[in-house]
Parts: sequence; structure tokens; C-alpha cells
Amino acid sequence: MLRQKGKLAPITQLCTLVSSTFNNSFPSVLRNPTVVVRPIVKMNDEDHWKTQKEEPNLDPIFKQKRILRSKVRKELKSMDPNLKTQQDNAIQEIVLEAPWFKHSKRLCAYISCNALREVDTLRILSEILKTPTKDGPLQIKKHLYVPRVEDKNRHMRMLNISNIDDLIANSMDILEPAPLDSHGNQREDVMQADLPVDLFLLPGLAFDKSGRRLGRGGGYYDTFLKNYQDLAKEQHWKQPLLVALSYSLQIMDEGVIPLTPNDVPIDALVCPDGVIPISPAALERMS
Ligand SMILES: Nc1nc2c(c(=O)[nH]1)N(C=O)[C@@H](CNc1ccc(C(=O)N[C@@H](CCC(=O)O)C(=O)O)cc1)CN2
Ligand SMILES: Nc1ncnc2c1ncn2[C@@H]1O[C@H](COP(=O)(O)OP(=O)(O)OP(=O)(O)O)[C@@H](O)[C@H]1O
Repeated sequence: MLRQKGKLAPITQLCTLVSSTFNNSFPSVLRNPTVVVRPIVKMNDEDHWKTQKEEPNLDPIFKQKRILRSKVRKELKSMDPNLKTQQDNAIQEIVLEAPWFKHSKRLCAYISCNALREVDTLRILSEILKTPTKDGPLQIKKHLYVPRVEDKNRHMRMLNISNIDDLIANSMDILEPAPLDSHGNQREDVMQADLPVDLFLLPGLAFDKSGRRLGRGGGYYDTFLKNYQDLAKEQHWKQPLLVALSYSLQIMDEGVIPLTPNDVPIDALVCPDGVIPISPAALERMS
């Protein structure tokens, strides 16, 4: 189902991606990525002037991303463990109590990794996987899909799990599902599912209040989210809500996070102080 392959999309594709990704419903800071495109003018065979566009040089922006990643990684490493636990609990509490979470039936969420100092998702995952009690309020069991890295070329799948014990550590020490479940059946890949995902809970290193998200540099999530959004469009499904979980120190001032054309903006942020809805969809579904 991967529709985008190759290293960098050609400039025509980049422009399409930029304009489709950063559509008019997002704040202007998101619609104006820090990509400089230098046009060059060249004669064609018929001696007509023709404007061609050069591939933008994104190297300096990727370098800025690497610098910011190192800075945030360092700050996360020196975060006081008590403060970390306090913020993990606050963020998970906010998600667990939120109507937009309670009403979500089909979710994609990351399995938090302690070594990466990610916002803990264990309580949220347990809640999603819980079988609703018979005598409790009318509840339907939620479906959970979690990431599995397939190769180093930005290929990640989201596979269905029904039990937290279904996971094994990968080479990066992140827990992920095996392709087959304990009965030897292929796990359902969310890209092959018949029904849409309502909610994505996303990891990352840094975020801002205009929807920018800095990942770990693998391009796994941006590639996956672009493919999923294309699928949802094709199927005429409502787009899923993209919600990132963030410690306070991971929230940057606007303009600090460098932006490249493939970055997919998030709809909302959950931090220890509460929910920050960003996109119109988030304002509608989360307020
Ligand atoms: N919990 C979790 N699962 C996830 C992700 C994630 O960010 N968090 N991913 C999101 O893409 C994918 C895996 N991608 C990853 C990319 C880099 C590193 C990592 O260990 N990075 C080191 C630096 C390595 C280096 O610079 O060479 C680090 O960030 O400290 C881990 C996972 C899929 N699963
Ligand atoms: N949809 C896509 N198509 C092609 N290349 C992509 C796509 N998304 C990201 N990439 C590439 O992946 C690499 C990593 O991108 P970037 O540094 O923005 O990742 P990130 O946002 O930190 O990571 P992630 O998306 O995994 O959270 C870059 O070379 C980028 O161009």
C-alpha cells in the first residue's frame, strides 16, 4: 500500500504535498514551510523561455532538525524521574477521561519505550485492550493497532493486537507485534482494514502549538500518516484525529521546529496542562 517510494519527491510532488498537507485550514505558520525553492530559467528546444524548478536543498533544514533532536534528547535524559512520572500520569489521565478518547473505537497508538524517554502509554493501552464489563455502561470493545518497523526505508506497518503480552522487543528495544498472532494467523494490517481509524496517539521529540511535530528522524510516521490519509481520502472516510503526547519541555515556541515538505501536521497535543486543539477538526471534536 506504500504509494510513495524513493528518497525525495520531485519538486512538483513536493509542491503538491506541501499544498495538500498544509491546507488552508491550518495556521499560516504551517502553510509556509521553511523550504526555499530557487527557480532557474532555461531555453527549451523551440527557443522559448521556460521556467524550470530545481530540487530544493533540504540539507540545512535536516541539519537543524538533527541539532534540535540532540538538544531535546539531552533535556529528556536529565528530566527528574518524579516529574516524569507525574507528567506521565497527568497526560494519561487526560486522555483516559476525554470523550474523544472514550468515543474512539479504532485506534493506532505507540508502545512507549522507557529508554527513549517517551510519554508513557501503558495505562492507555491497557484501557484500550480491556474487555468492557457486561454490567457497565454500553461499551463496544476498542480495536488497537501498534507500530511494527519492517525495514530501514521508512516502512512501518500498524498491526492489530488484542493483548499487551503479544509484543516482543525489536533491535531498537521497542516492543512490537510479530506478524503472526499466537494462533499462527496474520495480524490485521490497518491499511487493509475495512473500517477507518478514529484516533492516532503519536510519539515524537518536539512539538509546537501550530501543529509541527519533530520525530526521531526515521520518517516512519510521516510516511505512514501520508499513506493513511491518502487511503482515508480514497475510501471517503473521515480523517483520523492525530494527537501527540508531550512532556512540557517538548513544547517549542512557534518557528523553532524546522519544517520539511513531508512533515504531516498534528491535530492536537496532550501535555500535562491539558489538551491543545490545533486544527479545525480538533477544535470540533475535542472542545
Ligand atoms: N515507541 C515508539 N515506537 C516506534 C517509534 C517511536 O518513535 N516510538 N517510531 C517512530 O518512528 C518507529 C521506530 N523508529 C525509531 C527511530 C529511531 C529510534 C531511536 O532509537 N533513535 C535514537 C537515536 C538513534 C540515532 O541517532 O542513531 C534516539 O532517538 O535516541 C527508535 C525508533 C516505530 N515505532
Ligand atoms: N511521505 C514521505 N515520502 C518520502 N519521504 C519521506 C516521507 N516522509 C518522510 N520522508 C523522509 O524521511 C526522512 C526523515 O524525515 P524527518 O527528519 O522529517 O523525520 P521525522 O519527522 O523526524 O520522523 P518520523 O516521521 O518517523 O516521526 C527524510 O529524508 C524525509 O524526507
